[in-house]
Amino acid sequence: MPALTEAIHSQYDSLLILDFGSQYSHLITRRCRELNVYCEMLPCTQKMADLDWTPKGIILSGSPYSVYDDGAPRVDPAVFEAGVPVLGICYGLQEIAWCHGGKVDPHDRREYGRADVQVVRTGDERMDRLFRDEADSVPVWMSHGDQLSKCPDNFQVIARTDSAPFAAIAHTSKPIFGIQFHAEVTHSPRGKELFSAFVDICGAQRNWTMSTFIDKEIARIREMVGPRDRVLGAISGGVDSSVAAKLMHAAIGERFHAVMVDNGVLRAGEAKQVDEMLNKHLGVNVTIVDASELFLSRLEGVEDPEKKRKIIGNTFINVFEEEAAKLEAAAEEEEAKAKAEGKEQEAKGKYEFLLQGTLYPDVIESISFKGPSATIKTHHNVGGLLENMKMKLIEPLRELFKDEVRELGKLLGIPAHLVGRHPFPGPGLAIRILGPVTRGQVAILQAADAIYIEEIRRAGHYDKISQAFAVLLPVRAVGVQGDKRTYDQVIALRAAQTTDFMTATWYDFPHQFLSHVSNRITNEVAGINRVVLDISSKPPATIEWL
Ligand SMILES: Nc1ncnc2c1ncn2[C@@H]1O[C@H](COP(=O)(O)OP(=O)(O)OP(=O)(O)O)[C@@H](O)[C@H]1O
Ligand SMILES: O=c1[nH]c(=O)c2[nH+]cn([C@@H]3O[C@H](COP(=O)(O)O)[C@@H](O)[C@H]3O)c2[nH]1
Ligand SMILES: NC(=O)CC[C@H](N)C(=O)O
Ligand SMILES: [Mg+2]
Repeated sequence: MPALTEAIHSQYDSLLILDFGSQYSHLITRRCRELNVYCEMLPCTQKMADLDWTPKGIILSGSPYSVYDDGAPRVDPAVFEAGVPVLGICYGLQEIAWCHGGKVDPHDRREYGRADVQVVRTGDERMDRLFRDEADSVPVWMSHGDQLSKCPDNFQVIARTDSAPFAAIAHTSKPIFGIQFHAEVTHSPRGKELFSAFVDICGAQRNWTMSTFIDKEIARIREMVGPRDRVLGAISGGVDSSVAAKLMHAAIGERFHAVMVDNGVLRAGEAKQVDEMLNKHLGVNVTIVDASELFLSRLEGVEDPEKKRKIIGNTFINVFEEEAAKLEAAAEEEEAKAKAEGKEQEAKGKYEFLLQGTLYPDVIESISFKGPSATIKTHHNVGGLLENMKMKLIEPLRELFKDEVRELGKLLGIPAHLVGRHPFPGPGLAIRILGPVTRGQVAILQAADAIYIEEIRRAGHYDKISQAFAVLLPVRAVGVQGDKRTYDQVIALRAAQTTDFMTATWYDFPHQFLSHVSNRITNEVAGINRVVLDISSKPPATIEWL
């Protein structure tokens, strides 16, 4: 049995996904995890020799590149010598062919959208097993402009379409497969079965569940923190940090102390609510620190969204370090007092660690995988961290998706209304106020947002929406209120529906509801004379406006 501090990929049979920059890469990770197989995505530049774990199989993603481009991303040839099954998807298939002497060319009939592939049975079980559960025709989703014009030696066709004769190929003796279509998107309705067949080809055990994760993670945290050190928790009252806090509390009990920072850009009444919630529902020690003056002064005049995130990320760490020092000083004082009274008291450990509720998408979106995939936003808790911070980070949820965290929360006994809360970003209203952040702007947005969310709850929409909020736009528009001309600001209403927050659609409210909310906001919030509705999906938009 491996040591318990080992990373997750050493504790579970795991697959490796090499990301060549496709917008769908993270979906491959999700599809495998839904089959209870743990997997991790790494940049395509990953060298097998530098990997400190052994995947049970490797999947090569799609890519915006063409394999014949100068500077196209290349797979480490050792991938094909690792002795584990390999599946190439779209660009991945083309790269497999390219590396094995096949030919790839731009095609005059590009395929975007739905297609039916015809399965070709070779009669050799080793090659046919990828499509073992499929009928002769499989509906799939295509998105490619290039295609194979020559099959590499030692490979055979296992599926074709009218316009792509090499829609899937398999090596004649090694477990190497390539598919031209995107089995990872939900528009490929048989995707799950295909990944399931590949998981079996890899011989991977399907034991990645949140209930096994809890025990292993608690043991891992204990091992990491040791018998004496203490952990400070960066807790927002959001789902992620509440689940992380509950896990930490289960692991080290009273040696964990949560800190919630009022950064001046929280929603109306948030700090008070969180205080009650953490004390009452989670039984965790918590300190609420009002640092709003510090945050707002540092944000003064800043408009650039990435700068806002960085300032907030850095300032959070400054505040946490200061709090840790205060708690340590208080403990020392208490010990000195006990000693003076002749009582024996063991000295408390230092706050060596900082707990954050960072999730996998925060990491994926913040870090630019060298080469193809570009940074979208620097999440304040990943790319916005203070360099040379003193405390070491503990992020138990760093490999998990939101729906996995919610399941974990339920298993840990966190009440449903907490687990079901819409996410609220750490940089808060600062990334919903377009333009400079001032106390006045914060107050306007807080008031509009509170009305919007109150009405959403009242009308029973809350649990059907993944995330809803108001945005304060940096424009002024003319209005007429009480026969007087106004020249005021505009609120945009956003409501997104998504499972993983990586792609999203907008929620379709009844007109009646929208007109009621619009009325209330313009009547009740001074400074607003217009309300607009955001009807953009992600992509091309993102969920937040900044
Ligand atoms: N006001 C805050 N005080 C202390 N820590 C915070 C605060 N806001 C965010 N954080 C830290 O930053 C992390 C990332 O924030 P994020 O909003 O993504 O997660 P969350 O607030 O825990 O959950 P949710 O996504 O449901 O809002 C949090 O898990 C927490 O560790
Ligand atoms: O804690 C956070 N710090 C950030 O800097 C940050 N930026 C975006 N988000 C949240 O991430 C999810 C996806 O948002 P986007 O589509 O806007 O990237 C949504 O849930 C956003 O609210 C953040 N959360
Ligand atoms: N989605 C993809 O992986 C596309 C691969 C390559 N750029 C093509 O157009 O064929
Ligand atoms: Mg949050």
